[in-house]
Amino acid sequence: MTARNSIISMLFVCLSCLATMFFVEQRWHDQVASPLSNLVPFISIILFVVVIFTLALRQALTMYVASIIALSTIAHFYILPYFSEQQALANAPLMLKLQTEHLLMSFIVLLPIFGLITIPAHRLIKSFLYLLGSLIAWVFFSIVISKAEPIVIEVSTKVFSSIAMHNPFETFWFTPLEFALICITMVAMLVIVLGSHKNLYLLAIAVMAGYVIAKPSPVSIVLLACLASLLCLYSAIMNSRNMAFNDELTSIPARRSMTQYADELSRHFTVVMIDVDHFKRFNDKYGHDSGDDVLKLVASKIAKTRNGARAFRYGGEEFTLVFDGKYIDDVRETIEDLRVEIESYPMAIRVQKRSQKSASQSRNRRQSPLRQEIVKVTCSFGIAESLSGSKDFKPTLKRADNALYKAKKAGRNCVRTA
Ligand SMILES: Nc1nc2c(ncn2[C@@H]2O[C@H](COP(=O)(O)OP(=O)(O)OP(=O)(O)O)[C@@H](O)[C@H]2O)c(=O)[nH]1
Repeated sequence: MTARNSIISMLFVCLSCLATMFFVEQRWHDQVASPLSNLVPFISIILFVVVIFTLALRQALTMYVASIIALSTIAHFYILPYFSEQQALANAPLMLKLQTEHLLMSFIVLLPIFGLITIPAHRLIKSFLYLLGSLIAWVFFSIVISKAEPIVIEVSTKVFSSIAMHNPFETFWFTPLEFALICITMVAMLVIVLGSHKNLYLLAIAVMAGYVIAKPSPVSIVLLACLASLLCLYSAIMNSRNMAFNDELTSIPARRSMTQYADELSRHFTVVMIDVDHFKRFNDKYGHDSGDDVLKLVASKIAKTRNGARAFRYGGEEFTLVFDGKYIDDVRETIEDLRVEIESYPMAIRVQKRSQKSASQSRNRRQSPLRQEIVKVTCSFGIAESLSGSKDFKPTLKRADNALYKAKKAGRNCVRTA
């Protein structure tokens, strides 16, 4: 999935989650207590399943999201009412008014920070630290908000009246302090989104949590728990699916995806095997990291092939293109264009500057500076089309591989057919 696609789909998820929450909130607001309270055990089971799933799938951040939502639900329905009752019975002034909204707020403020920092620890320890951080922040926010909020409200009222304006916070969903915290969170979230689109679903959960802070009620908390659990589960499944089906280095589909795609092909298809020329020599000269950069660049060029092509990393420095419903003659020109495009593209790679004088310096490569170098890379191509009436993929792939061997023998940087 491209960054643009995932941003669009996450916006869709955000909006539809908010719309659902808004709709249910409006419809069920008067009958909240009984029907939705009955859902709590059900939600706890969902959350439990999510935590188990995420544990199995090794994602500390998803596990943290699931546990904090589970905790808020439990706190909202069981712990906080119990404490309020006890304190009311004891006739004691509430020393610290812990609220579910504050727990959720600590969660949405810390979420982007956790997304940005890397803790070199086991995922279990990591998610425990995330959880601990949120709980400390919960108490902290509760103190800050209960102490500072009246002052901030007073100041904002004075400021607006001094400039003869109506104080918008009087009718706004959020108080000024909450609004400031949510703005900070959103900026940090944007940093995450711009840095990596992989954690976008967390943004959707944070937006929903924002809604719950604005309109805390059993309905919105139950909905947040349900929707966030489903999103966490979905993201965990998608991530593990991506890990299995996409190549980690080049981000294009891996060989496993090709095997799956082979089952969906029609009777006529064409397979192209592609191999980077003299790649071992390249690795030896510029280092493995620069070799990886080249593979990424070549993969990005191959992935852009038009004419209905599907690109896969076959393994190592080999790639495969599959054209469903096409014959060799339909794709010959496309492949020749791709060969020329790769050959003529000046690839900028980061190369470690190695000192020729000092052997000890060259051994310590981490300290030597990086410089950019423009390199030319070429690839060899072998094309084969399916034999008439045969849907079998493997023999066609084998013939494409034989054609690739012919291209290598013919001097590389050329296209040969089976
Ligand atoms: N950097 C990097 N190198 C890889 C990767 N996978 C395989 N290689 C290297 O790719 C090289 C492949 O070399 P060969 O199969 O001998 O072929 P070649 O040097 O490309 O030569 P020809 O195919 O004959 O043109 C090996 O040195 C592998 O170590 C990878 O993911 N990253």
